Amino acid sequence: MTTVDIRVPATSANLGPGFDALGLALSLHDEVRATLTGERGAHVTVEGEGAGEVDTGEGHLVVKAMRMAFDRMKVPQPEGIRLHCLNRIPHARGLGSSSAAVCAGILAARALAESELSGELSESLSDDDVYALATEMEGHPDNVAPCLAGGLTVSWSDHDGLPHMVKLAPDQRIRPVALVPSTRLSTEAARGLLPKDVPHKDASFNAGRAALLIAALTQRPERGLLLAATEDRLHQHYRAPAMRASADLVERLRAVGVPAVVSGAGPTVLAFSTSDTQDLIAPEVGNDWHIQLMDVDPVGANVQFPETR
Ligand SMILES: Nc1ncnc2c1ncn2[C@@H]1O[C@H](COP(=O)(O)OP(=O)(O)OP(=O)(O)O)[C@@H](O)[C@H]1O
Ligand SMILES: N[C@@H](CCO)C(=O)O
Repeated sequence: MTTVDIRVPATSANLGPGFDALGLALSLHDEVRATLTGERGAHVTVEGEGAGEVDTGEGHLVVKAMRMAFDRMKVPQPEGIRLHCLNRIPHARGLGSSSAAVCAGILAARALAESELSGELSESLSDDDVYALATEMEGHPDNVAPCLAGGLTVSWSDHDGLPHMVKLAPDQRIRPVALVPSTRLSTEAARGLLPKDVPHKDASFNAGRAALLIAALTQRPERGLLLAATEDRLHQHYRAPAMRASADLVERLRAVGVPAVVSGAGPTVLAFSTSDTQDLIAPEVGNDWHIQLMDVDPVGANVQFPETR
């Protein structure tokens, strides 16, 4: 029986103007220990976030991702899968929990197939295949890319629908701060609030801001540039009615000069803290928010066999 350990980071997508394109890996991780067993079916134990809530059998998202990956590798589905999940990423808050679960499942399946089912494995998954399958399951690449690669990522899909990414290193003077509420909003519900079409002037506004954001995050982490670069007209205000407190907090923080955005599909708020803004955040945040000072995870998902630690 082989066991593999997977560690996957939380991620913040969009970063303001980069809807479905920009993402940042954060220093908050879920850990999954996966084992193929002779038992029938999937057996999942969960500690931390989602314990007592998520399915603990075949309907668990990590198990579903593993099954998809075994199918793609054309190996017979293993009879039994045992998982232990230590979850730190809160669910449905805009910190990429589903992307982390999907990436963990695919990476676990690949590692287990290569070590335990190698006799039946004619072709494993490449890193690009892992990225493509995780994006297919998620529906968009912006959380998956930083989850797999770490750092700051720009992701896009080509004309065949295949996702690609460029990984960048944000300037180390920038600290991401997550302001996490106890309320939840599913990505599906938040995407349902977006219009089918947007005005051309809003699209061009966001194109300029997204380009500026890459420059500001990697080379010019000045408060004024970060503030301008994190403006958005494509998603945040359409979704505000579903997360009024988040929209209000973003507005309060920006009014005192802190570059703040809705993290992913919300309702978490992400602030980019620099030496001149770090003391401005806490006074604007009430007791309803958990303030989490983060680092950028420069590495992304990690796979280890316990024996080799
Ligand atoms: N570690 C996990 N184990 C099992 N299911 C999970 C796990 N993480 C997320 N999920 C499932 O995914 C849902 C949350 O996914 P959703 O895409 O709505 O939000 P998110 O990924 O946390 O946020 P965002 O995509 O905005 O960053 C949870 O309600 C749960 O059903
Ligand atoms: N780009 C996605 C990220 C959340 O998964 C959205 O905002 O819907």
